[in-house]
Amino acid sequence: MSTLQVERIVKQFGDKTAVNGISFKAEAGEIYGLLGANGAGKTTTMRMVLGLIMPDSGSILYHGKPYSREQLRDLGYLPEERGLYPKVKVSDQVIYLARLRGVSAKEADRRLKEWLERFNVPEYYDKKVEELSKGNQQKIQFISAVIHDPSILVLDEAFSGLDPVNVELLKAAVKDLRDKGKTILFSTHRMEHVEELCRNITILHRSNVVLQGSLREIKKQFPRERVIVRLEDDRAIEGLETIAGVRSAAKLESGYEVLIDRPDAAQAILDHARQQGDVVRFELMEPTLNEIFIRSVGENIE
Ligand SMILES: Nc1ncnc2c1ncn2[C@@H]1O[C@H](COP(=O)(O)OP(=O)(O)OP(=O)(O)O)[C@@H](O)[C@H]1O
Repeated sequence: MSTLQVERIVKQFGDKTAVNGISFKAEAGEIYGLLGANGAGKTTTMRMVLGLIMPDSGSILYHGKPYSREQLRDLGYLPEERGLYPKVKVSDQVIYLARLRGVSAKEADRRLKEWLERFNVPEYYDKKVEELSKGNQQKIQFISAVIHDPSILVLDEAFSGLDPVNVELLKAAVKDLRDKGKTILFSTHRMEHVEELCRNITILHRSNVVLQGSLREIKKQFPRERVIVRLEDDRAIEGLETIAGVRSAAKLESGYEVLIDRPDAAQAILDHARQQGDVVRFELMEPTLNEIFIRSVGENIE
């Protein structure tokens, strides 16, 4: 049984269909990626999963059961718009939120201190939220989302606005939660985060699913159209563009990047390069998720 099972959910706002019959399943111990350009329907889907708004039709099952008030305690949410009270002390705020979700004050206090240590900010315990930088407020918001140890965690743009060190810190925390068996629904515009974290993904476009499945399988479905080739001492390779099936060739730091539109061109490129020197790198590259996204949606995610 899947931890989270979303079946053909639909949501309209007036004339506007925000989500048009989306289905997916996420299992324990997985980070599930929800991708789409601005306005594709990610946040609306997440808000339905959280029970904040109800689908007009379709169903959502949690551990095989429909939504109930008790379910709330088992859900954690990091919203895209951060929602902490600026004037309230970090400890008062986080412990209050944990108590609402059934954790004793003593236990919440212990967990909060543990998380603050982990994020290298124990001194924030007594600070007001407004005294913290945006990135550090986000750490507190993340702690608020997980303090009650939910089995389903919904992270909307979890790493936006963080510096690279803090991205790594939060990313490691997310991976740990996954390894502890949590189910994590994860939305982002950063494809490299999806490539690193998500096993399965859904790409939404204008309220509909355009691509869905395991990242591995999806990558296999798309042709390999990029070859990287490099000669010893970075020697120039003449005439790559004249090979049949080559669309373009450009010299990059990593070697020549050659775009091809038929598979047999790759071997011809290797033969061609060999005639001009010793080949030290030759790779037929998998498409990046960014390339797949642009092909599926016809526009960039940004
Ligand atoms: N409360 C609402 N009332 C009216 N329209 C809404 C409401 N919430 C969302 N929409 C519309 O539904 C569509 C999907 O919005 P949603 O916020 O789910 O997209 P998103 O994929 O999360 O986008 P982003 O990447 O910009 O956060 C948009 O066209 C949006 O304007």
